[in-house]
Amino acid sequence: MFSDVRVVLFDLDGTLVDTAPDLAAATDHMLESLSLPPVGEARVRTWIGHGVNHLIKRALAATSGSEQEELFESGSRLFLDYYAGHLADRTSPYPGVVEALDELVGRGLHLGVVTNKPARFTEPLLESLGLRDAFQAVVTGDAVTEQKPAPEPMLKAVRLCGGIPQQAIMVGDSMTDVEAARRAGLGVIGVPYGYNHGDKLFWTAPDLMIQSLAELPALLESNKADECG
Ligand SMILES: O=C(O)COP(=O)(O)O
Ligand SMILES: [Mg+2]
Repeated sequence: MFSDVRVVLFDLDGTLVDTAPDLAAATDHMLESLSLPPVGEARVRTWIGHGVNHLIKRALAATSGSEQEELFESGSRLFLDYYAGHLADRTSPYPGVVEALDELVGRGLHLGVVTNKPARFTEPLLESLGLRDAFQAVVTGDAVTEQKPAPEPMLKAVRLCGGIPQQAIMVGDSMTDVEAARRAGLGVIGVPYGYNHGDKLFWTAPDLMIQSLAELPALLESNKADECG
């Protein structure tokens, strides 16, 4: 199915790392500072994947019933300042991630991250978790004109990895990843454990679902074997 793969791109939040605990802490800090009720991690999980501005807006709308620009401005300042100081307090890679990245890098594949998170959070987060060196390209939400589900970030990451879409695949946890990959002409693998928001469509949309990234190296290896045999 995935023959001759040279470039593997990964979504960040919900695919490589479970960022929800720290994003929820930043959200509740913002709400409490504005004398609004906290929303908790379970609800925050349903708002991750479209960038932090989307998350902030959803939390403010849910608790204040308003989408006032003024509230968003003070809210986002509170959120961003807090999150910048607490990026990796309780955030960690999902099981199998570190080993899978090591194995793929060892095989000479070129790896990239494509996230809607801004660079000011993405780069220090990857550094503090010891993951940054695995990636040849890190394309963040603020580095492109149009974020996922647009194809632009995928195409940019493939280019930075020195590859072509026909030899690249995307691994993600949400429909935004599937749509962006399809529109860029990439194969796509889904993981079920992230923030797919109970979206039934997501379960059948990727070319393949895997339970954890631990399955990925063997999958790419066996496809290579199929091709030779
Ligand atoms: O919502 C975000 O901030 C980023 O989400 P992503 O890493 O899944 O693209
Ligand atoms: Mg995601």
